[in-house]
Amino acid sequence: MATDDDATSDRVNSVDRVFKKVLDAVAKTAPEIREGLPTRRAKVETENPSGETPLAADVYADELLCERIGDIEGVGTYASEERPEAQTVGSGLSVCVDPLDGSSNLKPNNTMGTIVAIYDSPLPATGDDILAAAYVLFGPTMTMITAYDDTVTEYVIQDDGTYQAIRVDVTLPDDPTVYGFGGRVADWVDEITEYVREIESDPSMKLRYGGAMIGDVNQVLTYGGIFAYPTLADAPEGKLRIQFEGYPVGYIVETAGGASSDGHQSLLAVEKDDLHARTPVYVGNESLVDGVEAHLSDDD
Ligand SMILES: O=P(O)(O)OC[C@H]1O[C@](O)(COP(=O)(O)O)[C@@H](O)[C@@H]1O
Ligand SMILES: [Mg+2]
Ligand SMILES: [Mg+2]
Repeated sequence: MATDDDATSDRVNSVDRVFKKVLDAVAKTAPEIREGLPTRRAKVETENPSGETPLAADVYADELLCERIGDIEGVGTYASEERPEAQTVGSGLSVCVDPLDGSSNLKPNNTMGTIVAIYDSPLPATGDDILAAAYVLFGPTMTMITAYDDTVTEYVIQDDGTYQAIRVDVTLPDDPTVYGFGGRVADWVDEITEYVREIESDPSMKLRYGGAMIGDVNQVLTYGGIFAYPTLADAPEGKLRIQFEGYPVGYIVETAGGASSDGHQSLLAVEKDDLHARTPVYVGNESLVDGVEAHLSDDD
């Protein structure tokens, strides 16, 4: 007779399988996305749901990933930054994708990435629903960071889409050295300006801001520090989207022993009822993220 334990173990096996298949699909697609970039640097004619005009490369990456991830048994829904609605592709878990993060870096040939989050719920999901997250970084090498089952792992992706672990149990270094805050400095609220001035008065801290969240987050995972796309005076919710960017990076950085915040609480505690909702994002070493919350609590 089947027991509750059997059902739990079947469930874990099926989540494991979907996670592995999603990673395989993302790694397999990454070299194709990269190869397609040089000829897809122009803007398309239609706006995305965030009111931005994507590049042909954003749309190309989204189409490839939708096709590949949508084909995986056990994936029920595919959603991306570039599509107004979530797509039903089968039955099972929901996968949210930022097909190209930092695509304004394409023209100047700088870092970009692909971000993926797997949720055990219909969309929009909450931070409690996240089962796994990953990102690919298109840097001098193609790497993939995954967070699953309390572990962060870094892989290198080869040109044929195979991938090998190069760092297991990735954790944030204890002594942070890098910081990067997005948005125009003139648009920062006073509390953020004060805090950034404080951080930069520490002689061990260096500015690292590259214009692709995922590249900047990878610096934080590697060297320790803080990345933020903060609340802005004219855009209190900042720029980044919770389902596609906020939850996955919050989950990855927290799994690596760091902290995440929207300025007041963990990113994973944020609840929004719109698929494309934005949130301020602060991720990094706990002491630095706590500093953001302490400064912002002054104005409550
Ligand atoms: O150009 P800005 O305003 O500094 O914004 C940069 C931020 O916007 C983003 O590019 C938004 O992501 P997309 O490129 O996926 O839209 C982040 O990666 C980055 O941190
Ligand atoms: Mg993005
Ligand atoms: Mg994007």
